[in-house]
Amino acid sequence: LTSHRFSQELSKRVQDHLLESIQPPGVDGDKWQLCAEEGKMKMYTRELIRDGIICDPLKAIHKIEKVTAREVCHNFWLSDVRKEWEGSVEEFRVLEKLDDSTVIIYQSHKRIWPSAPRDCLYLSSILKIDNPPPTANGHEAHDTWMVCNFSVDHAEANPVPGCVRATIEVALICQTYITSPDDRSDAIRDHITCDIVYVASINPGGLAPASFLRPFQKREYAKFLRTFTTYVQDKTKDKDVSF
Ligand SMILES: O=S(=O)(CCO)c1ccc(-c2ccc(C3CCCC3)c([C@@H]3C[C@@H]3c3ccccn3)c2)cc1
Repeated sequence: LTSHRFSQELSKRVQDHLLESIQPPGVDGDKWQLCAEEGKMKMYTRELIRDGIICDPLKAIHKIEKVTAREVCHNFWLSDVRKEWEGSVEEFRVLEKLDDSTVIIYQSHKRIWPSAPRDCLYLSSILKIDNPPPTANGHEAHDTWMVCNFSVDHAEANPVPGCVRATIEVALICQTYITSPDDRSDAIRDHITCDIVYVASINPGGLAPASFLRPFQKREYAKFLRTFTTYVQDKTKDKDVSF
């Protein structure tokens, strides 16, 4: 397994996400506040201000049926389909492919009045987790996949002029579990469910009005989770299941 210059940092972040992020809120004693609920999706946040900038971490727990952890993570990680579900991104470039499951991305986001437009430069890696822990909803996991996105530097960013650099630390942790075939249908897709934990800390980089940013990001996270999960269910519904 060849390594790359970010291998060490990546595996450290993956370990941290497996220790902390996968924990359901309330277990890890952190002061997560439930901030939104939509169907089976629950969003929690904590108030965090760094150098006067709002960096509230978000933890979303979700569950979607008839898709596998691999299908959800693959559609989240694949650059070619990013524009099909990511509505807030304007420019999107793959700067470097570090290996078959790790790329470095530059992306700019649509400007949100009255703030300056933001861009992000981050490493994105997809990996299957061996010996899966139980899911956040306490189910026995059939398998566990993760996408880990975190900000890095890169010489060829060639940023869109006028953008303020936002920094991100994101993980999408997905676990498939098999429900008992009680409804007699022999289609395996009817018997799988995916438990999802999405954690994101976005530092907007420059001053953005607190009164505006908090509700805006909350709305954006809910919209992003709804759009993305619907996209994966639509895309996979007529396909063979891929674990
Ligand atoms: O999960 S990912 O890795 C998926 C890859 O795209 C990821 C998610 C979101 C961002 C992000 C970074 C910065 C900002 C800026 C704009 C002004 C202030 C924050 C935003 C804007 C707000 C909208 C947004 C927020 C949350 C979720 C989706 N949208 C989003 C980046 C990566």
